Amino acid sequence: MKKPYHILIVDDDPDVLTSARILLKQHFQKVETTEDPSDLNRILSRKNIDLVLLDMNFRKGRNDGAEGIYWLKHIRELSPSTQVVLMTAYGEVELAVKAIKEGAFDFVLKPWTNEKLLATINNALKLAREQQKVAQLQHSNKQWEDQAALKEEDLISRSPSMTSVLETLKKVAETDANILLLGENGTGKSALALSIHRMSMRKQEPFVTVDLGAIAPSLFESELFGHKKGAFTDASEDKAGRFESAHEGSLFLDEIGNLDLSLQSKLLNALQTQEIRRVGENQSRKVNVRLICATNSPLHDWVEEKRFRQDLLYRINTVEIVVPPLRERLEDIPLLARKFFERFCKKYNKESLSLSIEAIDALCEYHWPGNVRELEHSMERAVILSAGKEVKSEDLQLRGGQAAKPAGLNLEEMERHLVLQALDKHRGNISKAAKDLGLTRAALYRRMEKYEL
Ligand SMILES: Nc1ncnc2c1ncn2[C@@H]1O[C@H](COP(=O)(O)OP(=O)(O)OP(=O)(O)O)[C@@H](O)[C@H]1O
Repeated sequence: MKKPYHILIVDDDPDVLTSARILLKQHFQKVETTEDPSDLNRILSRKNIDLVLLDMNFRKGRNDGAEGIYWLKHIRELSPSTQVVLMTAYGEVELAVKAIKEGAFDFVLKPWTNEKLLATINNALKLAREQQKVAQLQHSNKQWEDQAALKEEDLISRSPSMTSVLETLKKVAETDANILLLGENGTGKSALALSIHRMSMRKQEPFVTVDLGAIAPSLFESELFGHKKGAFTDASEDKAGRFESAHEGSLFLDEIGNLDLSLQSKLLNALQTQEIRRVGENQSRKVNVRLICATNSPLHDWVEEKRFRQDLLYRINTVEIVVPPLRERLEDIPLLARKFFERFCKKYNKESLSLSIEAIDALCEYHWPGNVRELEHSMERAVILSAGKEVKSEDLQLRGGQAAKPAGLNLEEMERHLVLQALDKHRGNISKAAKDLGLTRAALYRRMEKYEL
C-alpha cells in the first residue's frame, strides 16, 4: 500500500525528475515534480508537502550549492514541518554537511541507488511524524493533561454494575471497535475513555480529546479537521485538526450530542472513508483513529426525532456502554468518598482530619445528581471548610441538607466555593452553571482552571 505522503522533487534535470518520480510513485500517494525552484513558493503555500527532494545546483556551470542552500532555508521558513532531503553530486559532502546544519534531514549522492533513496526518505518522514507527535503532546490541552495524570488504578469501584462495565471495557479495549459511553454527567465517562486507550494496542500513540461541550459550535469543524491558512479570518496559519493529531491513536469525542446535523455528515464521511479534509483545502488526508465517544444525551431518542443521524450512531456505537449513575452504585460511595477525602486532606495539609461514620451514612443516602464529580467536589469542600477534627454530616452541605455557613472565607475562597456550588447544582453542566453565576462560559472555564476544578 502506498504511504499517505505528498512528495515534491525539485531538479533542473528532467531525466532526474522522471526517474525519481517513477520510483517514488510506487511508494507514496502523491509525487510532484518541478524543474524550477521558484515554484516552491506557490506549491508550498497551497499544498501540504511532507518532503522535498531538492537538488543542490540549478544553474548550469555553478556547482557551489549556494542556490540549494538558499532554497533549503526558504523551505524551512515557509513550511517548517516539511522535511528536506538534498541531492548532491560526488565531492560535495562538505556542502551537504553545511546543508544539514541549515535544517536538511539528510542528503543522497547522485546517481543514487533506489534502496538508499527510499531509506533516506522513509527515515525523514518517520522523523517528521515523531516531531509532529511531540508538538501535539506539547500543545495538548489542560483537560488531556488532567486525564493523563489519572492513573489506571485510580479508577476504583466495588459495585457489581460498575465492575461489570469495567470488565466489558477490558474485553473490548484491545479491539479497534468504536465505543460509545452513555451516562449522566460526572459518572466517569472521560476517565473510562482514557482507560480504554491505555488498555488498547494503541496505548503508545496519542490520546486526543475534543470536548464538544466546551468549544463554540462554530469552531467544531476546524477543531476536528484542521484548517488551511486563510480559510477564515482567524486562520493565521495551517493547523492540523484533532483527527490528524490522533492518527494511529484514539480520538475521544466528549459530548458528541452537541454536533449539528451538517457536522454529523462530515464526521460520518470521515469515519467511512478514513480521510479528512482540512477547512479550506481540496486534498484529503488519510487518518487512522480509534473513536471513543461519550454523551449524556439520549441519542437513540434523538435518532427518532431526526436530531441525530442513525447511520452515524451505528458507526460510533459498535460497542455501547451505559455507565451507571452513582446513586445506583451504593458500594462505590464510601470507597470513592474516602479516596477523595484523603487526597484533599493531603492537598490542604489537614491530614489529621477524619470522616465520621454518620457523614458516610449521609453520603450514601444522598442521590448524587452530579455523580462522582459532585462527590469529589463535596469532599474537597468539606475538607476546606471543616474547622474541627472530624467532618460531620452537617459539614457536607449536601443539597437538601443543612447548609453550613462558609464563614471566615476570603474573597478567593468564596469565589471558588460559589463556582463549586454552581457546578454541583447543574451537575457539571458548564453553560448552565455559567449562566447561574452571571459569567460567560469562557470566564467560568478561566475560574475553573484557576481553582483547579
Ligand atoms: N471510578 C472512579 N474512580 C476514581 N475517580 C473517578 C471515578 N469515576 C470518575 N472519577 C472522577 O470523577 C470526576 C468526573 O469524571 P469524568 O470527568 O470522567 O466524568 P464524565 O462522565 O466524563 O463527566 P461529563 O459527562 O461531565 O464530561 C473526574 O475527576 C474523575 O477522575
